Parts: sequence; C-alpha cells; structure tokens
Amino acid sequence: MKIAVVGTGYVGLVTGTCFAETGNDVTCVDIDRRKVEKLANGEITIYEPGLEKLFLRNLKEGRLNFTTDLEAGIKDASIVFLALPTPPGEDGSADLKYVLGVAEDIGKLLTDYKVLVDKSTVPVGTAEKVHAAVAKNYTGEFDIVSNPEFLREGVAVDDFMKPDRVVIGTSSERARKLMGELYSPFVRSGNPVIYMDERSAELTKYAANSFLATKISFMNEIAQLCEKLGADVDMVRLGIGSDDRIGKRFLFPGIGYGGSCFPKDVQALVKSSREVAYDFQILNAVMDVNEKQKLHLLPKVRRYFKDDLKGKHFALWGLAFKPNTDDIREAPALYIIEELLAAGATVTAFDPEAMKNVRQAIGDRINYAENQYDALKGADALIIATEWNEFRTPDFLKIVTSLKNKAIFDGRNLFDVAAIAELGFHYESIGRKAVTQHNK
Ligand SMILES: NC(=O)c1ccc[n+]([C@@H]2O[C@H](COP(=O)([O-])OP(=O)(O)OC[C@H]3O[C@@H](n4cnc5c(N)ncnc54)[C@H](O)[C@@H]3O)[C@@H](O)[C@H]2O)c1
Ligand SMILES: O=c1ccn([C@@H]2O[C@H](COP(=O)(O)OP(=O)(O)O[C@H]3O[C@H](CO)[C@@H](O)[C@H](O)[C@H]3O)[C@@H](O)[C@H]2O)c(=O)[nH]1
Repeated sequence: MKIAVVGTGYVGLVTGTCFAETGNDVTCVDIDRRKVEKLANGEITIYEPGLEKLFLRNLKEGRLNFTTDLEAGIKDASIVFLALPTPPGEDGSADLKYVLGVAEDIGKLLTDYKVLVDKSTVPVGTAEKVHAAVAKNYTGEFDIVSNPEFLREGVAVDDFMKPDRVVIGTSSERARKLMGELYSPFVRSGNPVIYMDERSAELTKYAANSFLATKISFMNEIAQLCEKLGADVDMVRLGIGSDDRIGKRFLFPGIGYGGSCFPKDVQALVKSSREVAYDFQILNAVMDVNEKQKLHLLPKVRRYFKDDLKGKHFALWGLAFKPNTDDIREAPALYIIEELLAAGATVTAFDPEAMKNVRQAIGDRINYAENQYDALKGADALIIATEWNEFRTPDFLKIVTSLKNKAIFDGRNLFDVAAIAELGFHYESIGRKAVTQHNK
C-alpha cells in the first residue's frame, strides 16, 4: 500500500519506518528542511533503540522516502497519516493549528479518494474539524479516521510492531477496510484492532494517558505517606502490584511524570472537561501532586546542607525524562536544575543521550561531564534524576573518592537501602527509609 506520513517527529518517524518495514511504500513529509535532508541522507534525527536499523534498511531499499513537498508526498498515497504536534496552547488545551493547517492544505491538493488519519493526540471532536478543514477546498470523497498512537519512547519500535491494541475510530466502512488491511501484520499475535467511532477513539487516548498518570501520582502520594509513617514504598508496591486487578506496571514512585505526553494530555483533558462544564476533580489532583513531586528531593538536599546551597556544587546523573531516550521535554531534571541554580548552587550533569538537547535548551548554565564519574569530581553530593541502566550498579568506590560528602539523593530508587547504608552513604530516595549520616 502507498502511504504518506505528514510530520516526521517522534511518532511520524516510527510510524513511517514501521509501515515501510511491513512492505508499504511510505513517503514522510515535514516542513523542517534540515530534518528532511538529514533523514533522506540516512542520518536519524532521534535516539530510539532499534529504530535506526529499520530506518536505514527501508531507506536503502527505497520503501521509505522523505520530502518537504506535501503535494508530491501525498499524491499517490491511499492513506495519509497526520503525525503533527499538538502542544498545549496558552490555556492548556491542545493547539490544533498544525493539524488543521495541514488538513486545509491537503484539501487544496486532493484529486481522488484518500483516508486521512489523525495519529496525533487530539481532543474529542477533532475528526469533525479536520473533515471541515479539508472540505473547505475539496468537494470529492474522502474519509477521516482517528487512530491514536500508544507507543512509549525508548521502546517505541516494539510498541508499534507489537501493539497491545490498535484503536481505529471511523464511521466509514471503506476506511475501516483499508486501515484493517494496513494494520493486519501488526496484530497477528492476536492483540485486537478495536473499531469504534471517532469521538470514542479520541477520548480513549486521553483516558489511557490520564489513567496512567493517575497511577503514578497515586503511588507518589503513597510514597510521601511511607516517608511519614516509616513504611517502605517498594514493599507496598510489590504488595499491591501482585493483585491482577491493580497490576505490577506503572507503580514506580519517583520525581514525577514528565515527557511530551502525560503533562500536556492530562492538562488538555481537564481543559476539554471544563469546556463541557465538567470538573474532572481527580485529574486536578494528579497534576498538583506531580508538580510538587518534581521537586520532592529538594527539601531533603536543603536539610542535609543546613538550608545553605549557595556555592555548593552538585553532580546530576540523568537529564532525559526517562531512560533510553534523548527527549528532555518536561524532564524533572530540568526543574531540579533551575531550583539548584536559583539557590546559588552549580551543577555538572551527565546523561548518556540527552546532553546535546539540554545544551541546546539551557546552554552553559550548567557543566556537562564526559561520563558519569567525571560528573562527580569535586561535587558536594550526587543527585539522580533518570534511571539509566548504567547508573544502577555504579562503582561506589569511585563515587566515594570523588564526592566531597558521601551523599546521594536518588529520585528513582536505584539502590538497595541496606546495602548503601553499609557503605556509609547518606542516602535519601523516594518513599523509603532515609540513611542518615550527618553532614559535618
Ligand atoms: N512522542 C511520543 O511518544 C508520542 C506518542 C504518542 C502520541 N504522540 C502524539 O503524536 C503527535 C506528534 O508528537 P511527536 O512527539 O512526534 O511530535 P514532534 O514535535 O516530535 O514532531 C512533529 C513534527 O511535525 C513537523 N511539522 C510541524 N508542522 C508541520 C507541517 N505544517 N507540515 C509538515 N510537518 C510539520 C515538525 O517539523 C516535527 O518534525 C502529538 O500529538 C503527540 O501528542 C506522541
Ligand atoms: O511507574 C512509573 C512509570 C512511568 N513514570 C514516569 O512517567 C513518565 C512517562 O513514562 P512513559 O509512559 O514510559 O513514557 P512516554 O514515552 O511519555 O509514554 C506515554 O505517553 C505516550 C504519548 O502519548 C503514550 O503513547 C504512551 O502509551 C505513554 O506510556 C516518565 O517521566 C516516567 O519516568 C513513573 O514515574 N513511574
């Protein structure tokens, strides 16, 4: 099948590559000329494990093409995916200007039947708006489908190739058939394609992200309670997660959820609810808890340094919003950095993949280390913000010899509390007993 993907960011690139991998002829369109040139020349623009191999193979074999020319890109396609940004507008609602702008442009270019697919995360009612935007300039036959994407960064290829489910929202039999055919290789494992109306599909995406964010904020509150009551959140997590009705996943407390999706999507659902005079109370609390959780380590750090961070120097391990990605959108580490700098401290950070993006975002306001141990040199304490695998079993001797104080503030609960106590560290994590060694 010939397909086009408009928007070659995270979702567009994974979508285009995976559809090419299953034998389709894919053209990806983006307005960013530099990005398109890089991609067309075989230079991948995001860090995503497993993607580069598929990308290069399909590029080489001619199934994956890149262009800035929308007309040429969609000309022969039967299905056109819109994988465009839907960032929060000033009031928190999803900004549809990219999606509707491209839909209008496509309306001017259509000459035959095509299926237009909303792959972006868009509020309920968007399929109708996209229909109207196309219909402004095109009176022929076309269909709109809502096909939200559930991939996670870091495991995006696996999520796309072996999805738990594919949601297809459409009221058109013709579009349903085409979409079913396109997705058939991805659901051979028996996971379902769930067909529904457009509005339900749109809401399914927000409900999924908001539910997962709720799970995380709930556990972060349990962690707060654990600290106050002397319980261990890891034990509570195991205790509740083994109940199938609750499930083991997404119960990890930390320094809040970040990334390009949860923060903006929870906010957008609250905004959509308000528009229909519904106060989505739980989600307001989920957002409040997350805001506070991002800085949960700071009072612990302050207490250790007797409320004086001026002139202190911190090593920071982890900048990406989660491991296995270079994405720093809404990364808790960035909020921690701002607090430390505002308090007069300095920071040397290390992240295996995200330093380039952080350098672009905040420049030389912090220092960047060559590796995780270099970051420690001369630091007063270590703060951990992302659970990259290489941080899990560090050389503690190197940490001891480099840090001025044997103090670690861990936002991801990487180390065993008892083991680290034996090593003589001052160690504070999330929802677990603090190992206190007094700062002299
Ligand atoms: N990132 C994720 O993990 C993820 C997962 C599921 C769903 N989503 C949703 O998918 C959508 C896209 O997210 P993303 O992270 O891929 O965004 P992104 O910002 O990484 O990429 C968007 C791309 O669209 C391009 N673009 C902007 N305007 C354009 C235009 N007029 N014509 C052509 N290209 C244009 C940009 O240059 C960019 O390359 C959002 O709605 C997001 O909520 C994201
Ligand atoms: O137990 C957990 C699980 C996750 N997180 C945090 O939650 C955030 C989001 O993590 P994750 O969901 O793994 O990453 P994303 O790539 O943002 O994926 C989410 O957002 C995507 C965009 O909408 C959806 O497609 C995915 O299904 C959804 O999981 C990160 O900051 C994690 O550190 C926790 O704090 N505790």
